[in-house]
Amino acid sequence: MEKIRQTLRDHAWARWTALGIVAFTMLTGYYLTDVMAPLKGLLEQQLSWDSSEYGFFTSAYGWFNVFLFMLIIGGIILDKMGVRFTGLSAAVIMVLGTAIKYWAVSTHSLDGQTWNILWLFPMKAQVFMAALGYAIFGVGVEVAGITVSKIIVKWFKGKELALAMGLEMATARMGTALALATSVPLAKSLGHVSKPILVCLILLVIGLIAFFIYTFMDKKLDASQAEFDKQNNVVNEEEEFKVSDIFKIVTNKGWWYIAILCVLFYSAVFPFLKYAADLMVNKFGVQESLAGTIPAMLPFGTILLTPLFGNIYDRKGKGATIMLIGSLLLIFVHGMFSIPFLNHWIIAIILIVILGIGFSLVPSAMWPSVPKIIPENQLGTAYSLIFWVQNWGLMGVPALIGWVLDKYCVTGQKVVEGVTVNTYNYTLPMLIFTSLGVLALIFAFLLKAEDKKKGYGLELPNIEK
Ligand SMILES: NCCCC[C@H](N)C(=O)NCC(=O)O
Repeated sequence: MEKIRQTLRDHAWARWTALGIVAFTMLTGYYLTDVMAPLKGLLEQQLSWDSSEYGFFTSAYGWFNVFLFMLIIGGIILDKMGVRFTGLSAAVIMVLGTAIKYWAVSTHSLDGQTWNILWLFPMKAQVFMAALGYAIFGVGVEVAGITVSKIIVKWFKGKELALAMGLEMATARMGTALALATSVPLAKSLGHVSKPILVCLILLVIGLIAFFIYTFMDKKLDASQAEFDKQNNVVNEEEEFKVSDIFKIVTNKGWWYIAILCVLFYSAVFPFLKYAADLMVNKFGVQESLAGTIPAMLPFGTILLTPLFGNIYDRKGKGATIMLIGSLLLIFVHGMFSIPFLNHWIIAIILIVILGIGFSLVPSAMWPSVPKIIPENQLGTAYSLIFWVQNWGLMGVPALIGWVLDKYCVTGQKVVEGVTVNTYNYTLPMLIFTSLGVLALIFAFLLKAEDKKKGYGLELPNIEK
């Protein structure tokens, strides 16, 4: 009998279709993640939120992931239960969290109410409920992220892994770019700051349906792999994941360097994006309705560059070096943003473009490097632990910046559409972001040295000849 020589993943059309579907689900998640970023000013005007409340709400993204270990639990569930169950659950959680957030921002039933959170500190009920919805959504989108990473490894290992991961990130970042570019126009044309969230909610439901369709492809892939193994007498020697494997992951120095580089680097990018529109208004004098468009260039740039750098990593290698260069660019950009007299909007555009290059280099090499350090059966947990470490930064840094702005950076007040709002000096926040970049660079060096010592192959191509 003729042996089966191929599995479903050996058909290019099948693996790229699978990638397209799951990447779309991530796009919808990234859209919601950043949809409020350009609305900081409108939230101040329409709902009277101040910078600390905005920072509190934004930091909620990581609450459950970090304090309730939801991300780590999600990673273990992923390694135990597989990508179909975990991915579908994550997509449902995203929809649920967003529905709560939309209700909180659109309802009048919470007006004027203040609650004591954990019996300790008072918070506007509306801000708290919006944050709660965002925190639930944060669990869904992060677990979806690790699930999709594992799905890509499943289909693309030994093939165009970094290119595929780069394309997935590029698609997801289209969601970020859309959020930054469309949320103010949507809020203004539809008449309320809550309306862009409603648009996201509809998109997230479509993303959930897309993932449901993907599960059928995933089943087919598993069946074709099982048939291939049977016909070719392949014994699957991969061990099942055990909870004790967590110990193996966290005692791996190379894994720690990636995790720390990740938290430092991403904390200087995603939280920066949450304030970038406000920075454009306050430092560069950009009109509020256009302020989101300059930061939106960052994700747009990464859409082209992340797959390009991924392709270079697949074919030529140099993963550790790519991360080093990306960290250097990050320091340069935030350092320049912190210089007070560099305040022409053209400079802002140039810096955002350079940041886009840095933000393409590091992720394009970081995520495909993890399978070189960690075995596939532990990958879900390894990614989730990296995301967990990263979420401390995604949660803590926006709250820190919001607090720093209110405490040290208020320069005065102005009236926008009849409402008085604060004006800010962004030098100190930008110096904080620069310091994160410097620390990231140190860990990129340590990772490169560790790779040389342990021979992980981070500088080698991903495509097997
Ligand atoms: N604005 C989305 C935040 C996603 C964070 C996620 N943990 C992550 O790092 N994803 C990989 C990426 O580069 O987006």
